[in-house]
Amino acid sequence: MTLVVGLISGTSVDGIDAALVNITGRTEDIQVELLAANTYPYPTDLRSQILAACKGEAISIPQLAALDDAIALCFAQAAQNIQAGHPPAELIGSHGQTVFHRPPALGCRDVACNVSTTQYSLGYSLQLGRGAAIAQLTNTPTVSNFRAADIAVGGHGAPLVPKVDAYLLSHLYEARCVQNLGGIGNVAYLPPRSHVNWEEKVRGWDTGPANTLLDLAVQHLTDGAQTYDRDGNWAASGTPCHPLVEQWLSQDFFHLPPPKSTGRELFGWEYLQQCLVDAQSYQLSAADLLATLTEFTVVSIVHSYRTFLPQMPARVLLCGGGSRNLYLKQRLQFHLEVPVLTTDEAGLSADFKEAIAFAVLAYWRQQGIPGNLPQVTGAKQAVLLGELA
Ligand SMILES: Nc1ncnc2c1ncn2[C@@H]1O[C@H](COP(=O)(O)OP(=O)(O)OP(=O)(O)O)[C@@H](O)[C@H]1O
Ligand SMILES: CC(=O)N[C@H]1[C@@H]2OC[C@@H](O2)[C@@H](O)[C@@H]1O[C@H](C)C(=O)O
Repeated sequence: MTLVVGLISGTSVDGIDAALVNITGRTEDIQVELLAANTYPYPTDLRSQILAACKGEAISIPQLAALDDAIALCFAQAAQNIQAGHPPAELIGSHGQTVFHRPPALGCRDVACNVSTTQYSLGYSLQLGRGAAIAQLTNTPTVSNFRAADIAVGGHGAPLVPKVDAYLLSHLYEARCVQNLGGIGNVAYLPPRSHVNWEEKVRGWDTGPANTLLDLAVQHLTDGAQTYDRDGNWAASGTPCHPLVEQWLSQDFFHLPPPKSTGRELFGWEYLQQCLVDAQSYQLSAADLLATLTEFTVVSIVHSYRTFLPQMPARVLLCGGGSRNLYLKQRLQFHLEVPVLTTDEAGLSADFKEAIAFAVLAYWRQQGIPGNLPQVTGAKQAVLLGELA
């Protein structure tokens, strides 16, 4: 039995999700018991600095170092707070804060490691909050920088959670999709465990925006007074503009076959500016705009299932903050025609699944078990993920 802390702040940049878990077993027999979980919001000023960096605003190297330090400190505090009242954890898995993500160039797998290639084509993904600093501040071995090793072998470095989903959420007889609705959406397709070589048939990719555009639109519409559309109530009072959803869906990203990953670099502030211009040409109200952006998230997910999955799942399990958006959930249910539940209903916290996953990935690193799925990330091979400090 190993006591592990998992930490992540995702693309919504709303705060650090921390989970304290007890882990036993290895892969097929892994068991995870959640002992404590909490979200620790970033100080407002730090959140603004992170969002500015994500937006691509210029930042000097000393400013970058200070940002890295401030994030590491917040992560270390979160690790300490979540352990209060429990025996000390043996290990921390810290994803850190993504501030930049660049997928590899198309066809990268064949050329990435060829030094004679003039154009370097590997991906690049930067997570701030140094693991070495967290290890020192907490006096606990810490695994961090999880995406680099997969990227070095030609992968996207994302999504990494599907292997954890496979062992914690797959079913003996039922094909399932686990759909994360964070800032960005991603899916893990889990074939029935009774199928021969079922692990090799697991699939996963980033589906596109989940809440990023919605959150940015709400902030724009309320002059920053609100940061998200609670329960989707505002969007529910509008009507989706279907021609606009179709227009947005024609973008290349949605037609690219997996492996694929994305981030705020594509579905961020600039993207929303174009959405606002398009919405004006259809004279959409604020509520209609939010309904249309919600429908865009929903249709992009359903379109990717119909296009890229070997078969439609019998059930979809939602996780991430968007699983609390009742309107989004209702629209997904309408389009999918199979039960749409949350991972809570399968025994795994929908709010803290990503934090739990990075505890498991750190544990696998310590046990010498690769954490990536090459068929998901596009990596040439399965590799150990993360650096241990
Ligand atoms: N009650 C709610 N109603 C509607 N939306 C909600 C609710 N609670 C959370 N959200 C949405 O969920 C978002 C946060 O989700 P989450 O914490 O899963 O994202 P993340 O982990 O930062 O992103 P990613 O998974 O892309 O890394 C919020 O920004 C908000 O848009
Ligand atoms: C670069 C990066 O931080 N990507 C995140 C982001 O948030 C959701 C989606 O895009 C996913 O691919 C990934 O996170 C999860 C934790 C993953 O790697 O599985």
